[in-house]
Amino acid sequence: MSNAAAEPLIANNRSSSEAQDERDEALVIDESVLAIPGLFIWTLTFCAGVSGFLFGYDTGVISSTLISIGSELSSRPLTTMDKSLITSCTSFFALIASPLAGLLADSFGRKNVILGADILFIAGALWQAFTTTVWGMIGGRSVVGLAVGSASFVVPLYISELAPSSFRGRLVTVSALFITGGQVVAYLVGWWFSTQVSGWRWMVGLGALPAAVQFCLMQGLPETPRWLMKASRREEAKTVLLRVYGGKGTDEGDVKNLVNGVLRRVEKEIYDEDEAANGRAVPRAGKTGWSAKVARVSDSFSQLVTVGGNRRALVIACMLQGFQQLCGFNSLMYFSATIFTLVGFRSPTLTSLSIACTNFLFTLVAFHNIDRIGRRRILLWSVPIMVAGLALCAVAFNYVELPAQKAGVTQVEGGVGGIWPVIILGAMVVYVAGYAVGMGNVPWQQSELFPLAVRSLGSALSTATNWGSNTIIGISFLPMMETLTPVGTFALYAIVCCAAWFCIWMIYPETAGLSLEDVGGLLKDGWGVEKSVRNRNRGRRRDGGR
Ligand SMILES: O[C@H]1[C@H](O)[C@@H](O)[C@H](O)[C@@H](O)[C@H]1O
Repeated sequence: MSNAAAEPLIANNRSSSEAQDERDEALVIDESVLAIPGLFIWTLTFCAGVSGFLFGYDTGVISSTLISIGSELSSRPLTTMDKSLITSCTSFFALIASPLAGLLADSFGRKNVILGADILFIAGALWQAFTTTVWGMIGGRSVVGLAVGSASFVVPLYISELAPSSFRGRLVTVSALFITGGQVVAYLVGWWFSTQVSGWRWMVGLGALPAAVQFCLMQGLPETPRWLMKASRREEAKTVLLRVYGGKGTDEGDVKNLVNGVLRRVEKEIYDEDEAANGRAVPRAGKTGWSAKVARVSDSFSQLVTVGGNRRALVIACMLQGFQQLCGFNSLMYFSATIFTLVGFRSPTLTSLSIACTNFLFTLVAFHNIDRIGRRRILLWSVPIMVAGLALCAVAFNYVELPAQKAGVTQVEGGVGGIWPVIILGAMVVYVAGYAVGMGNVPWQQSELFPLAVRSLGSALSTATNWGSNTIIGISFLPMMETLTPVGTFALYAIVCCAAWFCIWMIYPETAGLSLEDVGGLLKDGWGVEKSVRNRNRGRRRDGGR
């Protein structure tokens, strides 16, 4: 698809908007002097990314765990209700935790929320490993849910506030790589321990290990410079920025200029925010005490919904996170083994591994391309691939005669042969590849859409949208397979993807390469789609089409 076809019409009045663009460009910090991210920023990204691994591991391990528990909890086999509760309590508590973590991240810092999530990951893992009852398991999974909800919100925020803008997309995608890598490891661990006596206790308990390692590693890492500035700790912020931008081959003078530039822009943002808050009689950021905190939170919320630019950022972030889940990917993550059993694969668990591996491998493709191609373009190109995969799936299910039992019942020995099951698998792989390249990770770039004043709360609410939609998909997939049939279910997901493509095309501007402070300017008076695409194309032409 050509670019022109993919973008809305450019406004006629180019000259005045171009003049404005040029004025804006004068404020942009030139980070092209940074050839590659330095060791320091990689270390930060990898240490923080371990939370992503835990998110992936803990959400991925549950399918094998459920199969292996047998009658070891409450001395009886798990009922369907037990299984649903054990699975969905994690996403439900993640949904509750993400907005709370948003408030904590503003008061206590991003790093402390990561550390807090580690403690919850460890407690939840051990709780599950040693529990003897179904309710104990639900309790442990809920604690893990609190950890997953906090981590899934705070890690992209932590990385994006530390990363130089030219690498921000890629560095945030590292956390998506950790998530999908965690899911692959969870499938492998599940497959390995499923043959051992009480192996499931190891499956869930092992989650404590990376959390403990991360807890130790994070002790030596800094807070984000943007949070430090907000907490009036300018010197510390400067030290962190010098380390972020410094590194082998970078000129010391360039680094100082860059750091001063970033500090000035963040300072201006905080100053503007303080001035505006003064006008609204809101206590300043340094003020402690519960009444000051509550006043700031409610002010933050009203800023988020009443200020046009913030509201647009919230709509975009929630729209992307909602579609990431409602496109149905996690129904494969949670139930692909069930589907593959139904269509007659001999080793459904191993076949499911191909879904997890595809997800991981194509997240690598996203990692390589997200800053080069851009978030918007990568989505506009990859969502049609998802639609094609889903449509082929729906067509193929038409030709597969499923066993007489209801689709929702697991462990049905399918007796279907022929080419169609293989086509279903191929179509799912195509769909997952399309998902992993765009939808699977671009929504996690959410933090860059919000200005500092509402960044934490905005990211938290969009993360909550993700977990809310995740819960809906988890609960609705099996009933939909029964009532709508597999053909209807996959066709419906295809329609959701078409709606996603249209919304992205209409309202999601290109944010690749912009500094965090510039994205706010883009959404100030509108969705900023035309302007962002025009600037991006101009930049690409300047860089020889890269
Ligand atoms: O970005 C992640 C990733 O795509 C995972 O594979 C998926 O299970 C999560 O729900 C999603 O948030």
